[in-house]
Amino acid sequence: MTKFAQVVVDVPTLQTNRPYDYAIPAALTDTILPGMRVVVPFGKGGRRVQGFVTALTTQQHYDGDLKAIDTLVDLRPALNTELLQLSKWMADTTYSFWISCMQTMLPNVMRAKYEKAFRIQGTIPEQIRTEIFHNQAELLYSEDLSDQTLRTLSKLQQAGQLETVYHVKNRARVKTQTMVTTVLKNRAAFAAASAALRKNAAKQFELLAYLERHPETVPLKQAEDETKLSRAIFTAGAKKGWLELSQQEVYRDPTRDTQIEQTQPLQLTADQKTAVDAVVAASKNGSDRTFLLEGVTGSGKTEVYLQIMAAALAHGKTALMLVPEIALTPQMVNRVKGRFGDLVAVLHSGLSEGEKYDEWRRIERHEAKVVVGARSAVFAPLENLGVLIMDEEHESSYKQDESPRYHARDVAIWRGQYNHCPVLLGSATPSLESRARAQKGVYQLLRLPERINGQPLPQVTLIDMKAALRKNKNGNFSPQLLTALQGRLIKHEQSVLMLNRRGFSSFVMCRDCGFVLKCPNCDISLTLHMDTHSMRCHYCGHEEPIPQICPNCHSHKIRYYGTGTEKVEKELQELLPEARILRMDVDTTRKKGAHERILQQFGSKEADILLGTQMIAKGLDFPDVTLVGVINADTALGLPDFRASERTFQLLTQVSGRAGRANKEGKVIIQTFNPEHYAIQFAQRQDYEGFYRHEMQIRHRGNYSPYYYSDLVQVSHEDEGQAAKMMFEIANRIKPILSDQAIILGPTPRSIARINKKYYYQIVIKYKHEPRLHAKLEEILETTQTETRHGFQIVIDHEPQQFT
Ligand SMILES: Nc1ncnc2c1ncn2[C@@H]1O[C@H](COP(=O)(O)OP(=O)(O)OP(=O)(O)O)[C@@H](O)[C@H]1O
Ligand SMILES: [Zn+2]
Ligand SMILES: [Zn+2]
Repeated sequence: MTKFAQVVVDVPTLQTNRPYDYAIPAALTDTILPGMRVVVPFGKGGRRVQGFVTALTTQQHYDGDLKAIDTLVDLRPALNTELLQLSKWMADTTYSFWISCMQTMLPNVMRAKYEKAFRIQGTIPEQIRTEIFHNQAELLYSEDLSDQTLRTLSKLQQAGQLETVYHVKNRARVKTQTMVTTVLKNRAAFAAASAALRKNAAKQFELLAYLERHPETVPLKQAEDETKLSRAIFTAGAKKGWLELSQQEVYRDPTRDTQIEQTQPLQLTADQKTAVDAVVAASKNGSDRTFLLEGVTGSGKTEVYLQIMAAALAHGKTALMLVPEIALTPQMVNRVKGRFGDLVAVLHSGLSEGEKYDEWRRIERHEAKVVVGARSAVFAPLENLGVLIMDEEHESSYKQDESPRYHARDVAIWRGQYNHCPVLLGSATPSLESRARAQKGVYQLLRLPERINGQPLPQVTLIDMKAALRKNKNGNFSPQLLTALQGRLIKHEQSVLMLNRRGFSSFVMCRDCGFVLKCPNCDISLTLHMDTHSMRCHYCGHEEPIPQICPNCHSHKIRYYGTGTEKVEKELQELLPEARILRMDVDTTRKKGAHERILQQFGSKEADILLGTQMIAKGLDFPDVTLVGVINADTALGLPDFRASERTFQLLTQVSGRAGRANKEGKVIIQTFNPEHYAIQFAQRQDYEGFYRHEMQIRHRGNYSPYYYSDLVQVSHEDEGQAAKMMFEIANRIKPILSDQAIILGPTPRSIARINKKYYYQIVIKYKHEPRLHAKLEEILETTQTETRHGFQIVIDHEPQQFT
């Protein structure tokens, strides 16, 4: 008999980062299962928190009086056995709280919300009971309560007449619709019902006639529309026993309004077939091998994914496909839905919380067997996985940059091992880490070296902007790029223009005194946002009006610097008045469905030029695009990050790949201030293998990834001296356990030292093999965490993606 449950509570601190024992009330013993969410009392003062049952036991580990579980939140486990195990592994490897890992796996609406209330305990003055508590036993805390009321309540609480209680609220709502089912079964029953009516009850006769024509269950809404009868008539019919009204669950379908054409598998090329066969064989054999598919842009990687997933389904398995958020275009979703129809569930940030919850439940109930989604979709509760696919595997957005700092690639590989199925990583420009693993045989390399259309990769021309700028002072467009754009307009072909926004901002500067408007909380300049007409801090969200005069010298010559897409669009429109331009950036895609609409307009040739940020670089497949222009190739090259070259190369290669994908030849023009830089040179030749070999030498010399692992330890505090001191102490605790092969960089202030009023200091530990490091870092995390009371915060990030 199970009597006790181990519960990890929703209190993310180190002290509580372990399961607590709870007694199981007799009423729940038959239903409770690991992975279910429960509400339990925790700590003092009637506080109620949500928690996850991690195990059931017959023995009590803690001796003392056990508290009992209040209620079950779920009727079936929210986390299945696999995900429960995965959450534990994640917590251990990412230096994060177990509870945070479990919550990360679930749709947002399933996260608990807490309500605070005052409950009457003793006798309170009659006036307060009637006027404040409205004769109820409890009063919900709200911000609307006046200060005076709060003071009164606080006094009563101190006198022991009130207590504060917490309620756990479940926000997950199932959407339902009312259904009409005819109860009358045959002619005779209808005749009897009619006979009992008064002659002038016209509407009731109409209802009977409708019910007789519709023996099936129909939505009430539909029945109302078809009969034009009011709801009251249906309710009356229910009272008379003619029909039954019931609630039926409905899904919020994010793609309800789009018609998706069914597609058939294409005849594979020889290279595609080799790739498909290798992964399908592994899937059938239950092998958990990881494959790396290195296929040039336009080589037909998506078709490879689709056919591998189809094979998994044919064997009664399920399939998961991850795509970076920005590449999760309607185009990609439609391709997968076009092949697998209703078996597909889609998970991405564009969905409402309700839609995500519904998609999640469709997966959980085995109604969806294929999942396409962005990073967190790696936790989709698919069972019996036959393959996991990760498209654009080099994308840094697969690593979550807040706790839990997991990399979706590592999670996918873990799930592959658990499910005994292969993992396929695909990219035209694989990360150096993955490519190096393929070199060593840890992953199996599969290649698609040629484009599907048999055409060569587009020809790339570099334009030296140093020279161009000498001729034309302020312009963003070189004469070559402009001429090429004009040429496409004449031929009615399309162009894609990319403005590289990484490492780049539009800030306001005074032309008289050089004053730059900075965030009052952080150390960085505020960014101009034309859509909201304000200056905003990208780190802390601080917002203020655009200054009209310089706060420093009162000059009126305070202007913004740098190039936003909006400004480029204006300039381009002046240069090419007849061109129809679509702009795609964070500002124009903020509204739901806007992204989709812009791409659809471009696809149906309602525009000649698609101008956008990085978000246009990936996955787009438009046959009439014959020109790709990159306005500024090198803004990211100067970032203090050893991956700057890799990121630049990847971005340029990806965006170049948008040109000439069908039967027309493509051309690419890249404007750069560093035409000799090797990343730009290799991108010009779209020579991934060449770049890989060159960059590996540089990484080798600098002791960087993939030759070395790195762990970042960062401490923050409001007082700069305290932050630095703590960082030095930590470094000194780590040093003794490291071998002489390991390297510690720092302590140094972060490149942006102050963010949101806090100072950041960090060290980076670079190492090949340090068996004692992990435990040491866990220990440091634990001991430092108790210092949070004194305003310290610590972050440990294994293999950070950003070093700034
Ligand atoms: N075997 C095939 N026969 C005919 N057409 C194909 C075949 N495989 C793929 N295609 C078509 O080739 C085009 C390019 O394929 P896809 O978009 O999958 O390339 P990709 O490798 O994913 O490129 P990128 O990395 O640039 O996104 C698509 O329009 C696709 O429908
Ligand atoms: Zn700020
Ligand atoms: Zn000034």
